[in-house]
Amino acid sequence: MDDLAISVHNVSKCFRRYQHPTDRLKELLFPSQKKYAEFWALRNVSLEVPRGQTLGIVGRNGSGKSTLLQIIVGTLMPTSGNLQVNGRISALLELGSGFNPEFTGRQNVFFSGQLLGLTKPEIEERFDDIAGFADIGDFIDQPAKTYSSGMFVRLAFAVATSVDPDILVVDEALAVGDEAFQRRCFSRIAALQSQGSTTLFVSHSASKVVELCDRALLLDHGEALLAHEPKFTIDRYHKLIYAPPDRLESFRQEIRNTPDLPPDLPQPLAAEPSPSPTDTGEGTQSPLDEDFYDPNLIPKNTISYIPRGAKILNPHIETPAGRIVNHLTGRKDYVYTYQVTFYKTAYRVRFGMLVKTVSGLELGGASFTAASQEIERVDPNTTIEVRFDFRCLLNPGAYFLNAGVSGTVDGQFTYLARGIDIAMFRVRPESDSFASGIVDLLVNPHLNLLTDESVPRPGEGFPSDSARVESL
Ligand SMILES: Nc1ncnc2c1ncn2[C@@H]1O[C@H](COP(=O)(O)OP(=O)(O)OP(=O)(O)O)[C@@H](O)[C@H]1O
Repeated sequence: MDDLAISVHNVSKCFRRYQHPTDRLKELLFPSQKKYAEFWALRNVSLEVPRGQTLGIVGRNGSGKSTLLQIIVGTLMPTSGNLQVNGRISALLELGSGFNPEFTGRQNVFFSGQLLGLTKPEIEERFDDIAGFADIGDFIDQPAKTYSSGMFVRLAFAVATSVDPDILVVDEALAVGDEAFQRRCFSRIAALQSQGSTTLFVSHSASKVVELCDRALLLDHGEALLAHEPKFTIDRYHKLIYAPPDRLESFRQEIRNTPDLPPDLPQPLAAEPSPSPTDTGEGTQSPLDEDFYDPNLIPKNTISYIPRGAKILNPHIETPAGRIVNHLTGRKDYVYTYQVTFYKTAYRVRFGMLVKTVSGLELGGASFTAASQEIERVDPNTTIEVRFDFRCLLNPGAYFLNAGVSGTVDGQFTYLARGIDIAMFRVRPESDSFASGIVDLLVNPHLNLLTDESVPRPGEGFPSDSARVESL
């Protein structure tokens, strides 16, 4: 248990639901008459989170995510089961929970900080840092009831992360802040991660879970269906969300039967494509100095959704001259193409594509969303070829492709066919490239040798271009 920050064993939570508010009173007066219906928000959930790991929790609305977090944080008691939490826990659950609306922001910082175990002098020492991070200006001395939802989250996050928590629990609240603030929050979470904090992170954002988490838990109707490598879990979660009603139970069972990834192995599955974005493709690289096709380079984790009126065929990448390739050269032009065969009449048909990294980070894509790009009607037994021209502005590594076609069939607008990781490709390393990261920003570096006079002295601005005297 020493290595575990959180251990949850067979935890269940049953809520009592009353049809009418007065039913509670009636039950108090006549204890023998039960007026409630039982609702099991969690059923036999078990979970282990090692110290220093970040666990994402995903699931539809009402699947039990907040209930589980509240039990871990200690604001709800489980109906049965037990759990152990090791270390100081700091939570950002419901918006502004823990804040007194009558207190000013400053008073709330001291109030919450003390609840989180800090002494008054410790809070005083950190106050400027907290107020600076929250960046709500003079509102810090206004009552919290005058705050916008964004201000609440800013201050709550600043306090929650200022106490150096052993365990940080964040429930979607960050979605309220603007993008710049979210970015700052995620940097702070990353800093806490690097200091060894354990994090629980509930989010509906697949890319955030894939980016931030070591593992992800899929909750469904209060049941822990799967705990696995984040992208693996997210893919199954999406499959579940988009499952046709008659296949839902069999999908659920399939996911239930998938073995969990043990908590101490936060590595991608052996069966998953495992190269990193900077992987050079050892063993599969052609000696030829040009694009080529490697028949062994095929995704091992393709998920095809149950087709609803159409089928996606033959997804691949071509050069503009029509040669099929899956080892590409950076900065060159290619075509991602697939065919769609329709077997039902479909209306308002749209096509889409997406490129992702090995970890599932969505890099970019396109979809025919404007009405002018839709096809008004497609008859059965029609096959359409879809072609997306693109320039490969990616650095060496392995990448995955999605394909999707949506439209209205049988009166319902839905995905008609969809393939996740339906094809993959590598971008070949180039010996003279200096680019780093994932996306090739076409950076063009220059070096200039500056004379003594053109070097700025403290307090002066940067030298203008005219001050540069010699190009290297
Ligand atoms: N105090 C309560 N009394 C009765 N039912 C409750 C109570 N709290 C939660 N529930 C029910 O338990 C289920 C799980 O709720 P919970 O808030 O944990 O789900 P969630 O996955 O966090 O949902 P969301 O994504 O919408 O936040 C829901 O059906 C909810 O209505």
